[in-house]
Amino acid sequence: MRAFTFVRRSSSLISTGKLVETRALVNGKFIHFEGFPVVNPATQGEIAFMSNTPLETVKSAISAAAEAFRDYRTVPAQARARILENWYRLMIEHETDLARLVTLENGKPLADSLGEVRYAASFFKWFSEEAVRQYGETISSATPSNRMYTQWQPVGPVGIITPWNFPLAMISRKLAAALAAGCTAVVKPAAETPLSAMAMAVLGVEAGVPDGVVNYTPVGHEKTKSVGELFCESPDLKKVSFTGSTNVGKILMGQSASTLKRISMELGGNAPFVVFEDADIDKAVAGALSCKFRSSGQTCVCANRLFVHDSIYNEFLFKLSKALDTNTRLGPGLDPTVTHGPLIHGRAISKVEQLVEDATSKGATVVRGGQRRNDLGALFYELTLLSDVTPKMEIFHTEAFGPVAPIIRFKSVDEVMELANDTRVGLAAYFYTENNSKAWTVAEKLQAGMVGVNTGLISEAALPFGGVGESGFGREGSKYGLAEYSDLKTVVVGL
Ligand SMILES: NC(=O)c1ccc[n+]([C@@H]2O[C@H](COP(=O)([O-])OP(=O)(O)OC[C@H]3O[C@@H](n4cnc5c(N)ncnc54)[C@H](O)[C@@H]3O)[C@@H](O)[C@H]2O)c1
Ligand SMILES: O=CCCC(=O)O
Repeated sequence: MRAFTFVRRSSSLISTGKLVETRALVNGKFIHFEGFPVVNPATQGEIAFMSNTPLETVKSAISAAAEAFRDYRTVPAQARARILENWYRLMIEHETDLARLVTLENGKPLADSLGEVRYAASFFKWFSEEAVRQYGETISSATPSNRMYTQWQPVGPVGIITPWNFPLAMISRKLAAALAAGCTAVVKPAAETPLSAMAMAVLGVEAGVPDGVVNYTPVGHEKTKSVGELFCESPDLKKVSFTGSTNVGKILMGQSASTLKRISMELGGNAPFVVFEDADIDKAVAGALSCKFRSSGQTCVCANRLFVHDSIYNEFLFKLSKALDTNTRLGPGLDPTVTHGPLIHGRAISKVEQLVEDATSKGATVVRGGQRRNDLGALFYELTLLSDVTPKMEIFHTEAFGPVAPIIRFKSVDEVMELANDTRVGLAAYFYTENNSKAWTVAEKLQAGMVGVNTGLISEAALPFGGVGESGFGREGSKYGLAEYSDLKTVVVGL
């Protein structure tokens, strides 16, 4: 029996009912369980009940992935590539429906959701091309009668845990690489956004993913901790790949010690965005708008602290405020005129509110926004600019994950480098300058996994995505992504 859902009935929203899947996928079969509610953050209305997979079934999914790995690891890379290419094509074919599902459960505006669908699909395309380009080497041996060569082999079945902020792309960035390398997988999507994940699962089956190769086990919040333990402690899963907060990443890393599991961690950020006095200010304003406020500030690579040189501070602030007034509209993401949607849940909006209160109590000034917009719904917060922010304020050290730009004044390169690097989570960093030699040296000095120079948007499938320090380890996407799901084996042949 399928759960009765609002989205399924609403044919004007989703053109094909087949993408609304509320069941778990285990060993090629969709299975219904008692559900947990999925909520539209714009209205707080329930839009579906998603099967809450029992832990015993999650264990079965792990066993199915382990069983399927025996055959899937021997499937030629060219055949794996064809499945990934099919999956890419199907996602693009269904991009409008997928985008609507993302907007319904995540809240981001339709244009952003469409961008996410294409971004997510691009990882299937990218890794369909990478799958066939994993080369080994021959190595000279010191022993005259020996010959050595290396080959890449799939790590094995992988557990994948992802957040709600990119409900499709954070899964596909891992899954496409895993499948290309010859691994099988069990995916636990975020409890806030399982509908998009399951829609992608439906298309995976249609693309030709063999039974058991990819399993999806959505669970409600109360079971996430137990699934994390199961994944980390299972001897059948050979790797856990996690995207989410640094706190949860640390928990999973601790749990993985018992099986010495391979792990990839894509964790939180606290990105500096530096505007030097020799920057093209208009370009920097446009970059700040997209980099800070994309998805209402809910991306891990969003600018979290804006450092602006003293000599252009007022001009930058004035222009950014004007750009926000002119170019943005807050509201429900399904309205095509809306540019910025709600926050994901009550905890997220309370955190933003508390950070703004703390900053203003310590001397920051609200230049724009600074309030909830209850007239739009309980989770809407104005796009906010805070001036005169200092390192004494909590917002300087905390990933806000919301639509608040704290703006900090600086006077010299040395001073701003010290401030920018004053964080343990080095995921992304950005700066604007028209001075070529400054561009080279600052890019080298910033302690981050990814640096944008004169751009606030860096993400694409070809980018080696990942951070340094407590932002995690491992690189996703790019030519390095496949190695995260592969073991390097060396064969020594005696003549
Ligand atoms: N570096 C990256 O690529 C990247 C990408 C997106 C988001 N993020 C980070 O994710 C965070 C926002 O997402 P969030 O609030 O959903 O993060 P979160 O860590 O709370 O949740 C992420 C996932 O982990 C699960 N989870 C939560 N507690 C768990 C536990 N004890 N054991 C096992 N699983 C558990 C959740 O259900 C969800 O699926 C931000 O810090 C953001 O920077 C990082
Ligand atoms: O939120 C983190 C991922 C964002 C991205 O891949 O651009």
